[in-house]
Amino acid sequence: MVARLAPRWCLRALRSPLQVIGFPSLQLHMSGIAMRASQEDFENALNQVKLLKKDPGNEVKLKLYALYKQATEGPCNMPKPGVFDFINKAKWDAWDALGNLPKETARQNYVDLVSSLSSSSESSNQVQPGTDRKQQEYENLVVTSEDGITKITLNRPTKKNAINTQMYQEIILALKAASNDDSILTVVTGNGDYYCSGNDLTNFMDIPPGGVEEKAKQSAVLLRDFVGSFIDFPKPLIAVVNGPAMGISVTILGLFDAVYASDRATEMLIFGKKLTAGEACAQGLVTEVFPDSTFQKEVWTRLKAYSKLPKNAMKISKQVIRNMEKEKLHAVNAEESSVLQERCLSDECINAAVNFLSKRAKL
Ligand SMILES: CCCCC/C=C/CC(=O)SCCNC(=O)CCNC(=O)[C@H](O)C(C)(C)COP(=O)(O)OP(=O)(O)OC[C@H]1O[C@@H](n2cnc3c(N)ncnc32)[C@H](O)[C@@H]1OP(=O)(O)O
Repeated sequence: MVARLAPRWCLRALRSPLQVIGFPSLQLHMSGIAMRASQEDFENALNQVKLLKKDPGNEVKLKLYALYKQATEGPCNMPKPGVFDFINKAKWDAWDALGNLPKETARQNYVDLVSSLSSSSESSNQVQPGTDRKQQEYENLVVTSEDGITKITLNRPTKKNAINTQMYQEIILALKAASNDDSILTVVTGNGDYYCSGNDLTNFMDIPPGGVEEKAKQSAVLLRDFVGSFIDFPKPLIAVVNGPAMGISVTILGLFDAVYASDRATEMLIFGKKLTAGEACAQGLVTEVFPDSTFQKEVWTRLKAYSKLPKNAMKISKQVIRNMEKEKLHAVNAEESSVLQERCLSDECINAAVNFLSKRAKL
């Protein structure tokens, strides 16, 4: 049933996870000055931030930091941190970008931002009556099971489905759950115009107390577990590549049993080079390409037909094929993860992260 990709490709596909291709700009969205926040409102907001149930992410934390500094100290007049001090430089850039924004406006914007974070964190914790409980378990994924198919949808469309640290962990959990559920096939797809823009490049900003060495170690462990969960996945696994795919989302395609791509997936960025879906198909990375206008209809009709095939026969076939190469795949994965740990600390990687942070901070 499922077209298996050549083992050689699987091994090749696991290489070069650290390509950093480009960086978007950070945009601060300031609300108007409809009301003036009092000092008391501001202090309440400072306390509310500590009570947020979910981490708002680095980008929002940068906005909060900049607004706090502007509200309490006024325009940035600190010396610019050195180019390798990229955390402090990102903070400095975010604060400096506020220019001469009055302290009162910064205070109001801080209060508004915290209030919007508090309400979205409350609403995301509410279980909607009648909805599948499983859908509530993930911040960055939507997981549904219907007609023998478990569908894992990458769900950060405003960030082009970039994979942040939490999302890596959620994907690992969702694959684990899908391997034990009643479904016959598991599908990974993206919400919005992108399939996935790869590793969330702000992941590099979140440095733990142990410093960059600790960060590199954590990233290597996470990458190994993430890729390992695709290697070990026991059932037929299908990628429905609904749009452009980049970085790590491309390199793991070789571990899927079939990859269906829309002809809109014209930016399969791999090894720093853009491939169209057709070219990726010619290379064996994509199983079949469909016109975008009929992509969803054709692919889902086909997947629903596959889901009626004998469940155990498909699962056993997949396992027999995968078991032949599993040990090698894990060995390559371990090797690459350890290379990633070293490369995270290289000048090339640090420079790429510095570029990313500085470009994002330009308004
Ligand atoms: C555990 C660690 C393992 C590490 C393994 C390593 C893996 C290798 C990789 O995957 S490296 C990452 C490769 N990907 C990129 O370099 C993509 C960077 N993004 C872009 O080049 C562009 O954003 C784009 C081409 C994907 C889309 O461009 P467009 O102009 O259409 O849209 P925007 O740039 O405005 O993007 C919309 C918002 O999405 C955010 N965003 C997009 N991609 C990422 C990303 N990879 N990381 C973080 N954020 C991303 C972007 O910042 C915009 O957000 P904003 O609206 O809040 O500014």
